[in-house]
Amino acid sequence: MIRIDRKEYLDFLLKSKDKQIIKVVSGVRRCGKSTLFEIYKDFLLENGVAKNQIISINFEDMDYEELTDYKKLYEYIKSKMIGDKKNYIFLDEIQHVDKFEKVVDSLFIKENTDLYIAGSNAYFMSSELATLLSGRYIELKMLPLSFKEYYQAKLEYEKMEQKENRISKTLIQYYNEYIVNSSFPYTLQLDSDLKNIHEYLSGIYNSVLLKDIIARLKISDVMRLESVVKYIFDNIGNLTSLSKIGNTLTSMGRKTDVKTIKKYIRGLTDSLLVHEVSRYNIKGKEFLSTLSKYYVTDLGLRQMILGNRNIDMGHILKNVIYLELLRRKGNVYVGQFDKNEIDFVVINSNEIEYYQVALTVLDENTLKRELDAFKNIKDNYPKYLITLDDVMVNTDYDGIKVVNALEWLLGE
Ligand SMILES: Nc1ncnc2c1ncn2[C@@H]1O[C@H](COP(=O)(O)OP(=O)(O)OP(=O)(O)O)[C@@H](O)[C@H]1O
Repeated sequence: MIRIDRKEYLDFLLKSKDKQIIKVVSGVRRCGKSTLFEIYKDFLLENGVAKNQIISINFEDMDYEELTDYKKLYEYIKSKMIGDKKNYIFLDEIQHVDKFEKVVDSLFIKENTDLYIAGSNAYFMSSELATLLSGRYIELKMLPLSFKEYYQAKLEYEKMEQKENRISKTLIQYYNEYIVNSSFPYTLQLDSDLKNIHEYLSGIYNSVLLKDIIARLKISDVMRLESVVKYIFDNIGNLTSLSKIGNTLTSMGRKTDVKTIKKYIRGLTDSLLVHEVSRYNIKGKEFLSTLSKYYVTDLGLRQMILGNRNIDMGHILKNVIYLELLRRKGNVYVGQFDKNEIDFVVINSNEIEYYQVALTVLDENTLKRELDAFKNIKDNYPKYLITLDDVMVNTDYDGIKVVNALEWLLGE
């Protein structure tokens, strides 16, 4: 089995190593949080940290079941700590420990600890917890594999298997595979066998739905929740109003009010299966609270739920670009300038970047339409038009740079 090194995430942990701050790793189930901890621990061991300086507990492991009592947990950790050196403490799936923040708080104030905690988002980084830990943590929001990670790992797998008569694939073929298969790391071992991949994805989907959403929000009408999931999956990249979802469900014979839709969507976004992207008024420089767009964490899962009937390559490309912007920059919004919409605006401190995404702009009218989206924005911040075309790329139209999506995805 190949271990994908998740370099960006590893760098994030390394940068904050030994700093007096709690490292929190959150992310959808099975995106690779525990494996990242394993990779990081190996790095520590290879770089002068002794084995007894590492205390590691995974609360989904039966061996540690007793330690889900927070007092016992604290006593256990204290008994393992060594006095004269740094103790690297890893608490994985910590949401299983009731009142775990008390333990985290007590360990945090000790000078010889470096604390790492991970959990699936739904329970774990609830707003109450974020408040409890406020000012004392940094969060790494992990996602499944990016296209670059997928592509590089896939090349390695194929090299390792040394398949005879292997037909070398083009980059676009890998991309097409990436958006249909899955970005969950384990699925790479399933050799693009869609039946097996869907079986694996069903397991993730069911446990997120049942454990993270239905149980937590005490939802009794599972079919209604699944209808909302389908609606959101079907409408990635479309401006979506809660009342429209409600009306659609009601017209299907499932009378549903806006409050219920709001609760279900909150469940979906908390579990990180779905991301909500709100709008930013570029002209008025204000964030808008109505009409958001939604994108999914894993396109393979979307494909499994919707079936083949809904291959919408333009919106799928926007979804891939959105996730990559989230990875690289954080703070991604849908831009609005009067009636014009910009697919993505990235806002960090006072730095802004604008992105428009289109499958192809080879047709003159399409190119004009896409460029026109920028026409009212008179500032000098970077503006990009990302497309799958491989001609015309790196052309500059009045400050708007046309970029090839795959080249961009494989870049830094
Ligand atoms: N970096 C990686 N390289 C190769 N395979 C990986 C990597 N990360 C994860 N995997 C595969 O995906 C599976 C799930 O990963 P992992 O248990 O680390 O996820 P997780 O986010 O901790 O999941 P959960 O929240 O459900 O506990 C692993 O068993 C492994 O097969």
